[in-house]
Amino acid sequence: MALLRVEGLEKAFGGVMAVADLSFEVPEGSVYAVIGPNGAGKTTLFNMLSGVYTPTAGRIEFAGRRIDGLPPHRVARLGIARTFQNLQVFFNMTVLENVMVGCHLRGRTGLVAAALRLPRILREERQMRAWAEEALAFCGLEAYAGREAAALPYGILKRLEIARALAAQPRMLLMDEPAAGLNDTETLEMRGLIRRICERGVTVLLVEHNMGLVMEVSDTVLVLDYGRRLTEGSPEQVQNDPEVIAAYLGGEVEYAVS
Ligand SMILES: Nc1ncnc2c1ncn2[C@@H]1O[C@H](COP(=O)(O)OP(=O)(O)OP(=O)(O)O)[C@@H](O)[C@H]1O
Repeated sequence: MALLRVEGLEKAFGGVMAVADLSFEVPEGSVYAVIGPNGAGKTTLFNMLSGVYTPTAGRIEFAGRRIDGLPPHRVARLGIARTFQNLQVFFNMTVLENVMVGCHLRGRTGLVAAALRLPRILREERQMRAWAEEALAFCGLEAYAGREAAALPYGILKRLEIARALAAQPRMLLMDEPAAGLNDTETLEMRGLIRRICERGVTVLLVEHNMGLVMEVSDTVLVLDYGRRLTEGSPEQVQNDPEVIAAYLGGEVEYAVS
């Protein structure tokens, strides 16, 4: 069953066609990677999927419902969460507070009800705290819950972003370069975390430049070039595709799959 279905998607910026006639399906419960050289259209695609950009043409269906053109908060409420290429952390908040921001996407409380501290609100707050604590533990961050984000290393903050996204209880997580800036040990941990997110039942859509990670963690890989689909297949198929090797000038895809 496809959780996400993209059909004839297009985004033009003036004369630049950032994404062109793009169609693909992401099966529920899989890790699906989108790769391509710089400028291939990956970030533009993520921005359309998460409601930041309205496509110039085409359609996006999530869980059988059309979502293209919806604003980001509506897309988030339908169950698509996202992490960013550049950290989007509130540095003056604690780790737990940062993660609770993610839960509020799921909350239904209005400002007046919250101010009156109605029993329903207190229940909702307890629920959010529980979700946040669970997401922190899932990402191995429980020891950092009370620490201020500003004092923490980059690798921990990358995981914090993932915990915040998971705390919103999404059905799909869009991960934009989760391994960027990580060292080898942290990248290995990230690989384990991505697999566990998938095992938890959250479908993962991954944009990543680290080909080793992509090939080890993904079920399916979609290759973009100049906004268009070059090919799609298993990691093995994609690595051996002459067109893919040419697009990368034979460089980045040369490594073994373990
Ligand atoms: N807001 C914008 N205005 C004009 N052109 C844009 C805009 N965003 C992206 N583009 C252009 O669209 C194309 C695709 O860019 P995009 O950032 O989506 O690629 P990418 O695959 O994410 O690249 P990278 O791997 O470097 O992050 C590029 O030619 C880029 O210059």
